Amino acid sequence: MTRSAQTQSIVIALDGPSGSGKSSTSRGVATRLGLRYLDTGAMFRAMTWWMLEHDVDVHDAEAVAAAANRPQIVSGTDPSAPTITVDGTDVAEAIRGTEVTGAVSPVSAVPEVRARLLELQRAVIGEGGIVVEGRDIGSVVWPQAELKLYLTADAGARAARRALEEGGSDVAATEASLLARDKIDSSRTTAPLTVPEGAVHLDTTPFTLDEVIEKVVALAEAAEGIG
Ligand SMILES: Nc1ncnc2c1ncn2[C@@H]1O[C@H](COP(=O)(O)OP(=O)(O)O)[C@@H](O)[C@H]1O
Ligand SMILES: Nc1ccn([C@H]2C[C@H](O)[C@@H](COP(=O)(O)OP(=O)(O)O)O2)c(=O)n1
Repeated sequence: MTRSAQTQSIVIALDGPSGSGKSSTSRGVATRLGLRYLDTGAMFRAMTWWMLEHDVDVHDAEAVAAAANRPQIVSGTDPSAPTITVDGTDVAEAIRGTEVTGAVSPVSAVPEVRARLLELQRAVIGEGGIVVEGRDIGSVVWPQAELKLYLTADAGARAARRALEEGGSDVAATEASLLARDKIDSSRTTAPLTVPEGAVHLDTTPFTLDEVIEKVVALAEAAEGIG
């Protein structure tokens, strides 16, 4: 098989808690290897944005389940310019707001939401050639991925990174918010955040983003015999 054919079919699955570096690492790795990129968290955020827009009570699992098939969510997969639309509206910015962040974990725990997005995620992955990040990629969405990674970092480091990204938000409040989300994401019954079988566990606390990207690229090259 040629180098490009191998690279084009690989699926790299990155899972882990908030702020561990999944999005930035995935985008960097996809860019380096010429792969597509899918942010599944953005899809759960888009679903949550739609629920809030349509006055669905996000803590009422039955109401959320009943509406889960209604939003039309479309994800772009260019790592240099990821896009996401809901019913044709660009929500890339709106889904990062505190309202969506505060509501996304309960919405993500609803099995009907997960089933709907699982179908969309598998359709986007298709023939592969993609880096996919989330909470259940290596365990549920694509367990057959050629390379699976579980990224972590100390809670303090994750909160400091996220607060910096948000333009100097309060680090203690950011840490409390992400730990609350991690707790719900890890304890739900359907597809909880977990270390997937066969995943390489990478603690990113002591490394710069570039160092983490370098490590993942090396693992991908070793997995596929490319490079
Ligand atoms: N290894 C790292 N060292 C320092 N900062 C990092 C590292 N990895 C990511 N970051 C920064 O931390 C923030 C959160 O990273 P992100 O990729 O969004 O995490 P996640 O997708 O896991 O929530 C971003 O501002 C990103 O640039
Ligand atoms: N595969 C996934 C991806 C995200 N989720 C849920 C749980 C997460 O708290 C939210 C938001 O995910 P996102 O990756 O955007 O979160 P952070 O960027 O890490 O703050 O979506 C999920 O349940 N399964």
